[in-house]
Parts: sequence; structure tokens; C-alpha cells
Amino acid sequence: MFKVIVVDPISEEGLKSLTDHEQFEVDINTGLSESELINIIDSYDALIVRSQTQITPPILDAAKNLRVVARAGVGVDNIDINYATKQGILVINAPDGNTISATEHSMAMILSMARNIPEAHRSLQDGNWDRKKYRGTELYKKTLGVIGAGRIGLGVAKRAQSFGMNILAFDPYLSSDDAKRLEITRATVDEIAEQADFITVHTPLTPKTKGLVNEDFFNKAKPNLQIINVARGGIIDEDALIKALDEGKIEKAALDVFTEEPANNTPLTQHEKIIVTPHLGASTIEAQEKVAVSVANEIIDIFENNNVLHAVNAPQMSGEVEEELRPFVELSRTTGEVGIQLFEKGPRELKIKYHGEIALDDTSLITRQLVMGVLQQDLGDHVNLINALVLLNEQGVTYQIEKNSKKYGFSNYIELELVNKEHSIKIGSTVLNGYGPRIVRINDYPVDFKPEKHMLLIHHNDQPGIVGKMGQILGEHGINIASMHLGRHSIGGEALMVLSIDDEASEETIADLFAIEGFQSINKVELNQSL
Ligand SMILES: NC(=O)C1=CN([C@@H]2O[C@H](COP(=O)(O)OP(=O)(O)OC[C@H]3O[C@@H](n4cnc5c(N)ncnc54)[C@H](O)[C@@H]3O)[C@@H](O)[C@H]2O)C=CC1
Ligand SMILES: O=C(O)C(=O)COP(=O)(O)O
Repeated sequence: MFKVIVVDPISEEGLKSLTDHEQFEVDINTGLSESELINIIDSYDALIVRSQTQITPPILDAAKNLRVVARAGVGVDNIDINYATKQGILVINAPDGNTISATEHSMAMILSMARNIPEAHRSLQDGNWDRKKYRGTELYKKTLGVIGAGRIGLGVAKRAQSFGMNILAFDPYLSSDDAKRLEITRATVDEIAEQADFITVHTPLTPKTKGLVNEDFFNKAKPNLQIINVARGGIIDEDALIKALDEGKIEKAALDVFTEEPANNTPLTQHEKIIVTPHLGASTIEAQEKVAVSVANEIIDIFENNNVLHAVNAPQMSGEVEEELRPFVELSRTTGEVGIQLFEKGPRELKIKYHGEIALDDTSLITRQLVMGVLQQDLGDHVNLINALVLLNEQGVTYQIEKNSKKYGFSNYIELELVNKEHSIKIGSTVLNGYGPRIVRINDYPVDFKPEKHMLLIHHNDQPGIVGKMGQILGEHGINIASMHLGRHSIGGEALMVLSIDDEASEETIADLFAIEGFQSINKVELNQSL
């Protein structure tokens, strides 16, 4: 049984797949303070939020069993993603459930602002009939600047085009082909500031977008500019906005979102040139149902099938992809496990190479598995696919990836090199058609073995009789040899022997083996599981 807690108001209808599921118990407990949530969070496996509840490090620290934080909406700025990642907690969102609602709300804000609807409504209710004061502006043939041309930004652009508006857009990911197809002109932030009559922002709130629209921007703006923010408070610098309105540098603003929420009786909510709504962009029956259905179904899929569709802090994973990559996934973790056990001191750098067909795939999952294999030796089960790269960084270990689709003797080849100041070690592995995963290289030795649970890697001189002596000692210690592989550079030179044994070799056994003349070093390698 998995326990899920819902801490913000979410459509209960939309959560039905989860609440009706026999494997899940769902508690709806909204409006909790941080300390109240800290007191109860450790018994939950998944947490569902909207934008109200801040998911802070102390909450995540207390969440000993939490595997998933699900955001029933788009923006995840109320969740400390870096901290969740470090803790190995998956964060997912519902990226398209509220797109239409937020788009329509943006249009409602633009139209309300252009035609003074809230002010005229209030005035009429106060008993006035003032037609002159509330004269508005047409959208037709005006220029709309869209900052952030993603789902909502492009939705607004499309609707504005139907009003006859020209669209300028700034988004680093908007390609010229897409812009052409959508009849949108790509522009810089400065060009938008200088040319737009209306501006709407639709980026996430990030360190880069915080204050993207600022005093400098307003200094370049046209005096008739009307600007809206249905994305996140802070993308438009709030103090600069008030100053620009007060100094007549721009005409009006419409805000659905604020740096501090709830925003009650603030200079922004009371300003005569600003119309406001209390973060209503996603507040429709339809959007709330869609985001709830999305997170409910995804939570079930994660716990039942390990499928992750809308990961915020992990590579996308699905049973299908994993099935396709399964041999590589297991091989790469094992390669990491073997590598770190052969490397006596801590590595400072990992050099990962993908050659052949595998280089053409998205290898992010495989890289994380390799890193998990390396780290799990010291950090144990705390390491998972979510936090592997962060924990590697915390250990002060850098990594680099090289990809080359040219074959390297095998149709696919993965190489892990562990490096520190004193030395380095290379482990090469592959998946052989029909034979499965193999380790095929250790440093400069060509080898060919299937990694098994208990192994010994022995550097020795290539000399007659050595194998017999070794077999005898292992036999005396009651250890059966499952398989043996030899790799050598030249006859009579240095050689590497890889033994798979049925039981773990004790320190005593290794000491006895080491006494054999010609044995130079013995590394015991213990895997979490055989391949
Ligand atoms: N008021 C409300 O109730 C709602 C607000 N939102 C907010 O709207 C934002 C946008 O939502 P979607 O369009 O669904 O997200 P999206 O991910 O589809 O689009 C965001 C776009 O912003 C662009 N972007 C990122 N950094 C940028 C930068 N520095 N400069 C210019 N563009 C940049 C991205 O390339 C992307 O195309 C969300 O992050 C959320 O904060 C979303 C839904 C409802
Ligand atoms: O999805 C988003 O980013 C939103 O801002 C919607 O927020 P909400 O779920 O209505 O608190």
C-alpha cells in the first residue's frame, strides 16, 4: 500500500483513479503549515501540491519515505527542486493540463485591460455612467510582444492573431522555421520593449527570467504599453513596474501573479493603473480536473511500472525505453561497480565513452546507472537515478561524456575510465548479440566475461602451473570456480585472470592465493547482483 498526501485544493473527481485504487491510500489535508507538514510527511510515499504550499528543505528532510512530489500544474518554483534532487526524490508536473485555461485567462486580462472592464464595472456599480473615462484601445493591428513562446505563450499568440495583432516573440528555443510557420516574428527583449503595444510574459520563474522585464526595459518602452503577467510574480520587476506606471513611462498593467502570494492590499493590488486577479490562470473546472487526472495517473504508473512521463528532475523513463535499453542499463551499473572496486582510491574524474549504435541513443539513463554503480559502493541505497549526478558532484568528482557512432570493434561499446592524480583504470563493456552483457576490456587487457556476483581479478605472470595451484587453494577453502577467463599481452608476460566463484572469497582465502608465486595483485569484486 502506498500513501499519498494532497496538500493543496485539487479536483477530487480528477484524483479518482488514485483514490479508487486498492494499492493507494489518499489523504487530503490542505492548508497545513510547514511544521504541521513536517510532523506527518514521513509516512507518505507521494505528495501532491499546487502553487500554494512551499516544499522546503526541512519538509524534504523529514520526508523519509517520499519518492515523488507531484505538481498538479506547470510551475515548480514552489518546490525546492535542487534539494529534492539531492534527496533522490522525483518531481513531476502536469505540463499541459492547464495550458488552455491560462491562455484564455491571459486573453481575458489583455481584453479587460484594453477596454477598462474592471474599472468601468466598478464605476457603474458605484452608480456612475462614465463613457468617456473608460474609452479603450483596439487590439487590431497592434503589436503583441510574447516573452516565452512555449505552450501558453504560443496559445496567446495564436488567439491574438485572430484579433489581427502582429506578434513579436522572444524565446531562445523558438526556431526560425517554427516562427515562420506560425507567422511570428522573432525578436530580442530590447526589440520587444521598443516596438510592442502589448506585452505578455510566459516563461517559468528562474534566476534568468527574474527581473527580465525591469527598469531598463521600461525606459525603452512605448508610453502606450500595456503589459500583463499570468506567468510568475517577479518576471516583471514589481518595483520597476510601479515606478514606470507612476512616471507615465507605460500605460497599464494586468497581473495574475505576484512575488508574494497571497497578495493582499499591496501597492500592486491597490494601484489604479493595474488590474489584478488572485492567481486564477489555472482556476477552471476543466484545468483542475485535467491536472489532477494527469498527476493521479502518473503516480500510479510510477509506483506500478516505473514509468515517468513528466519528470522535472530526471530523464524521462518508461517501461518501453527501459526494456529496450535494459541490457545496457544493467551492464552500465555493473561496469561502474566493477570499476570502483578495482580503483583503490577515490576517483576525481569519470570519463565515459559511448561508441557505436549506443552513441545514437539518449544515454542519460545509462550514464546515471554507471554513476550509481560507482557511488553505491560508498553511499549505499541512498543513491538513485534522480540524485546520482548531484551526489557525484558533491563527492567532488567531475564527469565527461564522449560519444562516437563509429564502431569500436563491437556494434556498441561503453567505456568507463576512473581517474585521479596518481592513476586511472578503464573498464570496457558491450552487449553481444545473443550472448548478452560482457566486460571486454580492463585497462589494456582484452577480456571477455559476464560479470557475476562474486569475482576475483588477479594480475599475475603468465607462467605454467599457476592455474592448478590456484584451483587447489580455492578447493581447500571450499570455493567452487564457476568460470575463468585469461587475458594477456604476450606469452610469458603480465596477465590478467578473471574468476567467477560461487561464494565470496574470505580475507584468508585471498591471503593464501596471494602466496602463489607469480601472483602480483588480487582484487575482490562483489556485485549487488549477477547479470
Ligand atoms: N497563472 C497561472 O495560473 C499559470 C501560470 N503558469 C506559468 O506559466 C509559465 C509558462 O507555462 P507554459 O507555457 O505551460 O510552459 P512551457 O514550458 O511550455 O513554456 C515556457 C517557455 O519559456 C521559455 N523560456 C525559458 N526561459 C526563457 C528565457 N530566459 N527567456 C525567454 N523564454 C524563456 C521556454 O523556452 C519555453 O518555451 C509556467 O512556468 C508557469 O510559471 C502556468 C500555468 C498557469
Ligand atoms: O500551473 C501553474 O504554474 C500555475 O501557476 C497554476 O497554479 P495553481 O495550480 O492554480 O496554484
